[in-house]
Amino acid sequence: MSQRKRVTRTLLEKFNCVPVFVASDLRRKYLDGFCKHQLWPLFHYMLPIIPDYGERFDRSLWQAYVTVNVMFANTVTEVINSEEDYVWVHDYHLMALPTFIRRRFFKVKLGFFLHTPFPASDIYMTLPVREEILRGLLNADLIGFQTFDYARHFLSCCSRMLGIHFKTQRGYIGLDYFGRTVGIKILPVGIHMGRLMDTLGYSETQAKIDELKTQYKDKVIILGVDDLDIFQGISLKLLAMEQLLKENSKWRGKLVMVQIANPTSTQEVIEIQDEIRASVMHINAEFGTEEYKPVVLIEQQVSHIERTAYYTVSDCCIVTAVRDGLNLIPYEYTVCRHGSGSGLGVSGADSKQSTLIISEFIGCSPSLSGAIRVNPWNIDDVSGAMHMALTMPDTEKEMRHEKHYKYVSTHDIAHWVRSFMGDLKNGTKSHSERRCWGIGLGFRFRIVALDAGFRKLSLEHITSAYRRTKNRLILLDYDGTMVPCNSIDKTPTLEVISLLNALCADSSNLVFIVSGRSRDVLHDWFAPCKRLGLSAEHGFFNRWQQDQEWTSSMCISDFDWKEVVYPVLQCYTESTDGSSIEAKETALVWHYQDADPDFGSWQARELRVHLERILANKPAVVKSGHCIVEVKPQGVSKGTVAEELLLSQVKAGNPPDFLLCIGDDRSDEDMFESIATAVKGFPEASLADVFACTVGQKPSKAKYYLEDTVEVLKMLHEFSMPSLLQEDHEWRNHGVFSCSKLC
Ligand SMILES: O=P(O)(O)OC[C@H]1O[C@H](O[C@H]2O[C@H](CO)[C@@H](O)[C@H](O)[C@H]2O)[C@H](O)[C@@H](O)[C@@H]1O
Repeated sequence: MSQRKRVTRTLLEKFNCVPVFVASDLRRKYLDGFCKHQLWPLFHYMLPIIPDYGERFDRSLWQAYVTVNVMFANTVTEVINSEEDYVWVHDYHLMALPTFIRRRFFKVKLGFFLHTPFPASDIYMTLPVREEILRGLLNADLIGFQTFDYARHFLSCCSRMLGIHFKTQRGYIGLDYFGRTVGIKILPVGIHMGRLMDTLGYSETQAKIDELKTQYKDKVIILGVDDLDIFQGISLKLLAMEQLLKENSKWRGKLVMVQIANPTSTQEVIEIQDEIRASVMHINAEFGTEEYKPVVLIEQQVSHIERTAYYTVSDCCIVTAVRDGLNLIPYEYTVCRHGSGSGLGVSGADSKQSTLIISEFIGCSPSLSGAIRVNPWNIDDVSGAMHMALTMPDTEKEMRHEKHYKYVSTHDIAHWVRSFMGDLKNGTKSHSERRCWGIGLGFRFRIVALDAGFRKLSLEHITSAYRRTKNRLILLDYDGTMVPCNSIDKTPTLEVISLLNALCADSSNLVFIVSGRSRDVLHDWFAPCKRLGLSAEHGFFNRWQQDQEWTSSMCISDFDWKEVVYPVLQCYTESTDGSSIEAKETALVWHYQDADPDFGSWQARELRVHLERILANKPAVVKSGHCIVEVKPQGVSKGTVAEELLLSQVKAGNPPDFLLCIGDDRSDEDMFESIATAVKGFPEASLADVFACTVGQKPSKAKYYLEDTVEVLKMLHEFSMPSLLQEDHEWRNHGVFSCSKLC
């Protein structure tokens, strides 16, 4: 039997595992190349400015990364029961895997957990395949991070690079990604309590503990356990030890730092090793004697039993990593110090106590609130922390220990798995009922998931309804519906004007632009559209066609609230670079489209709360829209306009047999809602065909959606075809638009 077969069989029989075999050349490129030399340093916040420290981007290594991720996807495909099983992908080695799995199983229940840090967005954004990786992760249903900071960085990347913003609900964070909610989970990994307790109980462990107690009799031990890599900050720790001995002679001859440095395979190891060895020699020469070595450096792999014994006898454990995601050393130390009985340590303390000094930059730092947290770069700070830990009263050591032990023992690995899986199960509960289909090529692949009642508006369906009906009401939002939100020039294009004119030319149509824009702007923009109805400032002003007057059904004259609101908006504008105020006749709008996206949303949230507080007793409301916060009179909404237009037709005994209402933003949701209510309220109106349609896929009160403004125009073009052929020769003769351009 070949070695591969033997390994496969053993893994299956003993661990219920299926391996993925990666040939050595591919593995070198994938693991040593892309994972270790490109992703790993970058995810630890290191830019490859000097090629020796972090390799420059090499596309062939990325290709190897993708190949191996595909191999994992193939193996998963072979073993999975996609309807029942949950798939949980781990760590930065497999960030493209969710895309490949999702491609094959649209409804698979898929989680991902990142064990490393996730860097700040300005670091992450330097990665040439930044979007591919983000989109890969977003194909999971739940993405886990060790700390809030890492999650915050990821969310910031999604908002800056993909324009996807998170929402929070009842303590949970989620990102809307094409109809799916991708959950964000923040939970540091725990330790395996059972395994550690077993090791503590072994007689070999006790023998080693006894041996160490004899070896370090009457000494105080401060312990460091680190991998030998550039981020562990061992040299910084040694500098702090040197300073402590220099400034506090009482520790000379008494304090020993045992530093276990697990060998690793990175290129930089030799350089770090030389520095550490030189530092240890220097401290030992300066402060040591024949019998006393202040620093004991252990540079070989230490067994689990030995490490457990070292933890047990050490008075303090210190981690000074400059960046580290998953670091379980402080947790293991705490549990070993709790031990199974008395007689801990070599310095005579019998009670359960421990002291921890930990870097602010490691994943478990936020969860260990009783630890002395340090900035490892500040040598004074670290040496001061060592002194504090060693001189702390026993009662305080006990209290801090108790606090940590309670946390570590209840937040163990089993708790971590339960909690993650619980959220994954909850978040994927309705997967089977949803209608899903895949779109996008390569890494742009994603699933579009829709609730049972929500569907894409079929061009064929609506066009056939349009053709067979004779009395149509068409309500069109403007920004984000007729022109893309991100276009600089929002003036209607000739194509839009032409389409609107073609629709208005049909006497069976009543067409209205229902917008938040001011009446002056709408008047100027739509000057070529004589028969187009305009509804400005969310329906405050309405004009049925160009030769008629603007009217308002609102009897509102109290705009005093503007005097209170304006100074507040000014304040936010001054403090938010790129933001501006728009003063309309009836409303005030704070725009932040040109501000930093994160800061803008952050300020907008704050502004809303601020405004809602000061407007509590005023006749005005605060509404959010695409990059805007708007204050407008109470009772003014696009919903009211839609209802009024519909009602006026019903009252005239002319109820529409075709109703299309389309818009992209939150203000348009009011239209969808009031149409749904109105239709139910007028059964006599016999509205045969009602099409409430949102632009872009998102939770909506509309029943239908179209992807973008291009699809909206394409649909209007279909409607206007007969009119165009008959009546609008002028545009066609001037070649303003052609069929091929629109289709
Ligand atoms: O409710 P709508 O009809 O969609 O109108 C909402 C607002 O539209 C305008 O703002 C939009 O365009 C701005 C300039 O391009 C852009 O900065 C903003 O993000 C968009 O929302 C208008 O200026 C507002 O008064 C309307 O309320």
